[in-house]
Amino acid sequence: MKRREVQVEDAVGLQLAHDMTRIVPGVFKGRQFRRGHVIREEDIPTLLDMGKRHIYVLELEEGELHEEDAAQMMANALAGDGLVQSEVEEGKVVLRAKHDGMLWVDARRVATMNSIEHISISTRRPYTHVREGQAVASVRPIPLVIGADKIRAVELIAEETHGGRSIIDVLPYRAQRVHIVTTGSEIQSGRVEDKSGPVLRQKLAEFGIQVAAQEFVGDDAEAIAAAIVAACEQGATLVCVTGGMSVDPDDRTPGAIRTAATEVVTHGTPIIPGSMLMLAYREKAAIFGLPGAVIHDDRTSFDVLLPRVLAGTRVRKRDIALLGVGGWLND
Ligand SMILES: Nc1nc2c(c(=O)[nH]1)N[C@H]1C(S)=C(S)[C@@H](COP(=O)(O)OP(=O)(O)OC[C@H]3O[C@@H](n4cnc5c(N)ncnc54)[C@H](O)[C@@H]3O)O[C@H]1N2
Ligand code: MOO
Repeated sequence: MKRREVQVEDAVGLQLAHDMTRIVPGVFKGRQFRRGHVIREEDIPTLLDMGKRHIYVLELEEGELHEEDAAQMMANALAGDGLVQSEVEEGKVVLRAKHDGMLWVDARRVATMNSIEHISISTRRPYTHVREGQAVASVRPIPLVIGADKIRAVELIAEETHGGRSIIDVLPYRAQRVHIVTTGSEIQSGRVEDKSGPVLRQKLAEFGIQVAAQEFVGDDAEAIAAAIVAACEQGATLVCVTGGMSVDPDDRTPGAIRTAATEVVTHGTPIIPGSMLMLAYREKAAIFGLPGAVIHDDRTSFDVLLPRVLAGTRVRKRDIALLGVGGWLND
């Protein structure tokens, strides 16, 4: 790269080699001048106010990329169909959700890319719910000019096929039919007013889902299992079984879920609150066993896992194991 520094007072008529940012703490931070802007006499005081005494005149050489082209190439390599790319600004491209859904990130490959010198890929926390238009990630090279080989390395990592999934994407939620099976003889008899229905209805409404049915079944294991099977036969794609998840003699839910399920992913999570949660499947239908904490605490293991289940990604034991680090959700 050939790079010449020119004093701003002598730069009238020259083109800026990159976007220039103005920061007035607490008031403004953003692009003041675009790359390619031809400097005018009246820009000189602004540039001096921005603390810029020189500008670059750039000439790229073979094998070098300007930050804007590099950022654009990175975005093209990483972004899936569920994302909209911003125009490149201040050397970075921001990726926004095209629709509501779950943020998918191939964390291992992003880490490999970020290990390349001067590559910066930043995402929101993976597997979380994101809304249409929300910024979910940004990609940029750190220097103004970067070796094309580094961007090529990013592209090559992205090109390895991994089940056809992109590196960063927003997966839309699948259509769901949700049934609630509420255990507890004290709830069935009316001795204690049900809190699970209202809490789950509200949590699911945030994803645009209306609960299709709720049944009160007491503490009998066979009755709980039969209610889960019946829900699946009525077309439930998700069955939430509440209560009876811990160690008392009346806690029959885990055994009932085992009876009804074709695959038990886990009974127990390394997440607090919500450590007694159970996740299982009956064929394609997901079954949650939800401990008391779900109706007591705002945020539990259920909230962590729900977007994945709604997006239709099959959750494995290993996925749950990874949640322990950072899994203490309380203040
Ligand atoms: N010795 C141990 N004690 C506890 C353990 C443990 O492993 N060892 N686990 C703790 C955890 S973690 C949780 S969470 C709680 C409760 O878990 P359960 O899912 O078994 O909760 P229940 O016994 O069914 O109910 C607790 C409490 O909440 C009331 N309840 C239940 N369902 C409803 C409902 N739908 N609406 C309103 N109220 C409801 C129920 O009447 C009980 O009073 O156990 C810890 N203890
Ligand atoms: O399962 Mo409990 O929900 O950790 O509080």
